[in-house]
Amino acid sequence: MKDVVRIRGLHGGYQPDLPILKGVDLVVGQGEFVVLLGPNGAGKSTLVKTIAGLVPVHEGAIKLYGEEISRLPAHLRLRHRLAFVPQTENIFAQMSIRENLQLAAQILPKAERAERMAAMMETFPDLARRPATRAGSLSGGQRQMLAVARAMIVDPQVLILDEPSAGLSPLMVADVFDRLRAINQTGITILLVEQNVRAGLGIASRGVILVEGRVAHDAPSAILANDPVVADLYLGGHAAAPAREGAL
Ligand SMILES: Nc1ncnc2c1ncn2[C@@H]1O[C@H](COP(=O)(O)OP(=O)(O)OP(=O)(O)O)[C@@H](O)[C@H]1O
Repeated sequence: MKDVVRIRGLHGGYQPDLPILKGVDLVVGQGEFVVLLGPNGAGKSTLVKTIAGLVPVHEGAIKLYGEEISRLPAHLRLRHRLAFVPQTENIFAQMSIRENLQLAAQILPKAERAERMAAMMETFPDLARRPATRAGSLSGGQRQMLAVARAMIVDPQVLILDEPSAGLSPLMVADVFDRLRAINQTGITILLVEQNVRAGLGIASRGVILVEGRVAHDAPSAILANDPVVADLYLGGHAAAPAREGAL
């Protein structure tokens, strides 16, 4: 599998003398769906913001398709290759759905805008049904869909999302996750930060658990979900019981 993101010995944080990431190693392959888990304050948001270019790197490397990007400004990383949906709501409440998308499309060459707008309307049919609706009047789930659509307008190869489920009802989370699954099935690589361990392992094929600024566990979701150590630490001790030999 081709590497999309390759992070080696990454140290970083908001201030030079206060590292939050303390030697992160992580490789994400083409088409993977990886969930980033871990306790509060572990550095999950900081890691994805660092990949997106919003938090400085102190030491180490971040490669995107083999190219070192850790010193590139955010707008050069985000264009075309990497889309980032931050935790803070990334829409303009007073504007319509269409206007929100049109504004996001400004980053593209004029000739590409109409085609990408049409592609987003196809990917997000709920938004396409009412393009004139004010974004602020949408449900939390729909607003999150719009934030994802805005990020995806650049036709990215990698989509990184910082807790898109925050503040959503379980039904809305299921809707957003369904959409993410469909996006991943088109070949787009996804790195998702998620608080809810079970939900995260339920949607992603691989889980990476960050603890105190380092990767503590990195394994297929099915293995993490059934690992008694992980269960004790992060799932309240509720791993599926190991299969016993001879059990019916
Ligand atoms: N803008 C900021 N300036 C300075 N420190 C920050 C900033 N944002 C976060 N931090 C600190 O960085 C550390 C890691 O925070 P981060 O938000 O990355 O963790 P997290 O794993 O995403 O946690 P949570 O699940 O609670 O969102 C925390 O100690 C936090 O206080």
